[in-house]
Amino acid sequence: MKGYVVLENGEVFEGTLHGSGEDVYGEIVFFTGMTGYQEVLSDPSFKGQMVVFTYPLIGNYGVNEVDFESTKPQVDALIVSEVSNEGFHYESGSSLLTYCDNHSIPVLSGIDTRAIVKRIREHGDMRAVLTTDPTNATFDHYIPLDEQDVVPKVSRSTVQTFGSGEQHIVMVDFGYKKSILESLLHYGCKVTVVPYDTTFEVIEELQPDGVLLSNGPGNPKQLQEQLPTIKNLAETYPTMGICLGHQLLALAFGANTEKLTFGHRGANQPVIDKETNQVYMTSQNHSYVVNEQSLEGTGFEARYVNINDQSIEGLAHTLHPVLTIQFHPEAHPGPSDSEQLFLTFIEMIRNKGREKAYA
Ligand SMILES: NC(=O)CC[C@H](N)C(=O)O
Repeated sequence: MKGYVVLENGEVFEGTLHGSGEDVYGEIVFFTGMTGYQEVLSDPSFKGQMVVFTYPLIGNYGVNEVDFESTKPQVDALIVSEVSNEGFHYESGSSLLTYCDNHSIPVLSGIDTRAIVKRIREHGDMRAVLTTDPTNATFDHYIPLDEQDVVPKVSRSTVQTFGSGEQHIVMVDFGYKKSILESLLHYGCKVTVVPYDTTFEVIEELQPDGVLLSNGPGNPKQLQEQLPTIKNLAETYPTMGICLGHQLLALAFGANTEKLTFGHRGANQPVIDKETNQVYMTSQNHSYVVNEQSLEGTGFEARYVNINDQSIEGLAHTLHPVLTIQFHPEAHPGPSDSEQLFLTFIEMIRNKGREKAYA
């Protein structure tokens, strides 16, 4: 059937809709990776968003058992130029369209994705609706994603421990990607995953060696209530923050975040480590960034910077063993150039142990 995406600025794009035809609202963003649609659609950080893929052919390697980043699809909709309903890969268990259909995720194909992306780059990430009737589209009742509380929708409600490694990491789940957990397990950690609103006291009882604040969807400023706990954790344990976790640590220490006109979503964002001058190609998925001027007096210094737009990509604290990164060292999709940052975190934990031993 014919389907349309109507942007908040009034523009309409026509394509072929694969789905029930019900109106779907969300924030429209674009992703530039050539592969990785399965990871994107199951990454909880995309909750509330419809994703335009700039790569012109999506679906050609199907959907497999292993590449999901969570247990279900999280995006509101996929918008593509050409969709392949084949699965030309030996691991493929289902076609993309069949998978999306089974989970009621609409796919709009035959769209001039280049034109939409140009519009998003001019006007910014904005509200959009996928519909079969573009004449009456209105956004009056649809609250912008920035003002929605999306983390409670993707965080877990129970505490669960994985692995039995040497370092015990408590990962606070704001909508974590499975690959982060897998990386920590791969590097020999035991990981306890806790709900996003777990108190300091409950985490203390778990006796962590380190704390990891995960990625997650939405505006970090919607999580004001969590900031005192986050600060307390970072002042007590070696702490790593990834993406939303990085933004929350910055806010907790008094810095500010702001929204980029259009986010960084793709697998080839260049980032420089100012301490070593090493450049990483990184996997990214975010709308918000930490404001550099606001770092003054927080104890944080900008250690990682995006080479394309000079935005902050990570922080180091001058007093506490706290490492924060806006990009994704676990990759998936994307290059694993920066995965050794997990080892840096583990080293921070070991050093803290030594400090304690000599204290
Ligand atoms: N991947 C993430 O954790 C994203 C963080 C935040 N939701 C943003 O868009 O900036």
